Amino acid sequence: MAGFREIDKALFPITNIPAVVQIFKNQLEDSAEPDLALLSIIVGAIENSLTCRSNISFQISEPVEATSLPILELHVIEEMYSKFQAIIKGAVDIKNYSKPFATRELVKKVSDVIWNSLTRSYYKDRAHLQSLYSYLNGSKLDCFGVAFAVVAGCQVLGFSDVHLALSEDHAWVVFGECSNQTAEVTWHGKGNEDKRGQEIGRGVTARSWLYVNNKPVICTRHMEVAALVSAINPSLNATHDAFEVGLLQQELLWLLYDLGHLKMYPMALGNLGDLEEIAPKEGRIQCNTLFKEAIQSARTFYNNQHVYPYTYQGGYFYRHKMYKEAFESWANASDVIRLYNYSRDDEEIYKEFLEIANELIPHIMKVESSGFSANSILKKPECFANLLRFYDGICQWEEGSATPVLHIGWAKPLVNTISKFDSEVRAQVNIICADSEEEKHAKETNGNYFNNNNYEKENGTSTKKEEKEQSTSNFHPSIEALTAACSEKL
Ligand SMILES: CC1(C)CN=C(N2CCN(c3ncnc4sc(CC(F)F)cc34)CC2)S1
Repeated sequence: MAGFREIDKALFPITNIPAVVQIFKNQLEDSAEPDLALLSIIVGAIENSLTCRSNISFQISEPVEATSLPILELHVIEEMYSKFQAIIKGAVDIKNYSKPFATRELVKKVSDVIWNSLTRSYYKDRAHLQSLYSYLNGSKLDCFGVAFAVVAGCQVLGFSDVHLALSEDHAWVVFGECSNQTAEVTWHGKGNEDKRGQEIGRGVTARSWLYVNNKPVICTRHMEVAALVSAINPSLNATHDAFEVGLLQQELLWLLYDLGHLKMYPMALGNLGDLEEIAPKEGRIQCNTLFKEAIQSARTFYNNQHVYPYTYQGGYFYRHKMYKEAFESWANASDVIRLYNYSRDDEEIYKEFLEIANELIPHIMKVESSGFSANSILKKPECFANLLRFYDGICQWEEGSATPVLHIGWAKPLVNTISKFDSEVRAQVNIICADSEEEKHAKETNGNYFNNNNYEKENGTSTKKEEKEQSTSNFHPSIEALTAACSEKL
């Protein structure tokens, strides 16, 4: 069983980051399960006291000792910990539920207890609503926070088979003897009816980005600790972070990394990469390597169906003015999304691609075409090729989707970008039909850039790509038309 043990209590009152790291280390390294409620309450209390304080001026003007924290008294944590246990055990009579494995009714019951104890109406997207501290002190949780609280509640009741399942923009639970049962336990997005209690559809919704084509991160207890640490939000306001909270999050993510609990969690690796980019730690691998590890993890464990590992990496290259590399990362992100059908639940990733296509790439074009240099990306055919691959993936994402992706607002920056490349540069990009003799030759010479999206057949059912008869080239017709138009100008 999990629990708040004497060796953890002995570390109180907590006054610094090493003490918090030690409690996590005790909980993670012991044979018993780490106690999700205890750890969420502790980091939630620290985060809220350092980011929700009214006297903002104090935080910015007088930086305190790096690892000092507001004093956390044992009785304060104990009271909250007991309160959570009382709420859950008081509301769920487990005599009604056979053990040792959870049932859909049990999971739905715990979800109802959390759901019905939340404040009636509040701004759901606000920061700092992800922890059990927020639930116990403000009766407010965000979408992720509700799912996490349900898993923590099931742990309190002794159901060790209930685990968190995470996509890139949603969370649900898996449970049962073979962990193959799924259930919605929280809401998603704005104005959507929640589907709590239902299993995750295998139909068309399962093939939307929101459900990552049935390749979610299925957490162990230790990965659930990584999720609560990833969900720590150091932001004080739109422009400042509380640096002690960021430091605590970074230290805890390194602890989880060293214990091997981030291996199958690409977004947590990406979060650590972002923190390392801001404040690199002595003797640790560099942030760029972490972004590569996140990509490798997604390719190894999730059939390369996740987008964010590539946008973490692309964002890093962009911030460091490594534009050629950024184009490659974004083209790789686009190769992921092209396999999906765009659905109304996919707004978050739509906004991500919209920002890259209509803000970041146009900014790069502007700065690159102002200064003249032989080394300019406008002289590099692989940049042109990766841009076409990027745009082509978005076009193909739209194909066969009920909801359109592109509109005129996309076309202007797109045409403006492509026309920045001179004809002799464009001519060096050789678009080859998939599975052609040329392509086999090209692979040997490795001299050309080609587009061979041979689509994975998911579980034998035909994907939207199956319906697409093999065209002469694999580019979407509009990209093909654009490149044809360009080559006519040669
Ligand atoms: C390249 C980016 C735009 C930068 N931050 C990104 N994040 C993506 C989402 N983040 C996450 N980081 C760790 N775990 C999770 S689970 C989840 C879905 C939610 F509904 F549970 C989101 C998420 C962290 C921040 S993607």
